[in-house]
Amino acid sequence: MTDRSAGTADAYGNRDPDALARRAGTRANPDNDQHFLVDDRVLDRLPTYLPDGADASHLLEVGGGAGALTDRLLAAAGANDPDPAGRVTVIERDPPFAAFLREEFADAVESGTLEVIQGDALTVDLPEFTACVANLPYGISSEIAFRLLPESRPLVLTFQAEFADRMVASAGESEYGRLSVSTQHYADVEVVERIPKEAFDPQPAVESAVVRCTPRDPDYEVDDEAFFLRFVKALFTQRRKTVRNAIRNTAHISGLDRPDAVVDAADEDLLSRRPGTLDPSAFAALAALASEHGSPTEA
Ligand SMILES: C[S@@+](CC[C@H](N)C(=O)[O-])C[C@H]1O[C@@H](n2cnc3c(N)ncnc32)[C@H](O)[C@@H]1O
Repeated sequence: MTDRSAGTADAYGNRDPDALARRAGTRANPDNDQHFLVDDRVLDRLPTYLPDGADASHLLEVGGGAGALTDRLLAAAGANDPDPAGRVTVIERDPPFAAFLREEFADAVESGTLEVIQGDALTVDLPEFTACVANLPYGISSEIAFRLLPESRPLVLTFQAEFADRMVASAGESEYGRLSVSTQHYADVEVVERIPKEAFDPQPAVESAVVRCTPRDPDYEVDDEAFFLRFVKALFTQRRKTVRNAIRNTAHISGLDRPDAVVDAADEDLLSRRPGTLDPSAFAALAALASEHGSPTEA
């Protein structure tokens, strides 16, 4: 592993971000979602959170910044071995940092074990990655999570702690909502570490958390994924109502032409509950009924 922090660590083992910034020839700018991880212990742990047996032969990093995590991912993928076992692709939007990464890891780029894509992770073509480990730009947390989750790959991602708590919440908990159902539809999710603000430079306003997403095969069928997600979104706009009233009141969001027909077809047991008590399989059952009886159209 390249030691890019030589002589720049403080008493806590943290990197000196100014030294990294000088080397990148640009400063981290929080307005560009640039909160760099500077705690080496956290950086070392991130790749180890991949699920047991995960294929690390092609790791994706979203937002490479000054490369502190990229370094670890190259090692985790076995890309530094004399006979490289794997490779890493980094997507970085900011041109100076993308150029810095290419220069800093010139050997890996040259040998084909590292590709740096300069572009917006929300719009560039994603590579055929086997797993993703990233300290995400928080401004696009939701959009990038829902770009990655349908790819059915193991993900280790940092989020604002409050967002992470909502992703992993279970039915009945106060944080449980649309984000929880949509996430858990794709993956088993858990918070594996909380990261204090001091681990970043510049420090973000709030605490962060690392979420591990292990792809799952749901024990229910969803024929129309777009409708399922829209239906979940619709019902949670009326989370204090019963499911019966939520289905009726949100037809303009879910796109149901005949919400009453859905209510007539559904079990009283589901209709009398509140959306926040339904697990993803119950939402799937209701969405199937809604598809069949409610004449959904694009909302
Ligand atoms: C939170 S920093 C993480 C940097 C580095 N990986 C680390 O852990 O220190 C997020 C990085 O994502 C980049 N970024 C922000 N928005 C992006 C986008 N839409 N697509 C790709 N990269 C983005 C920022 O320039 C920044 O380098």
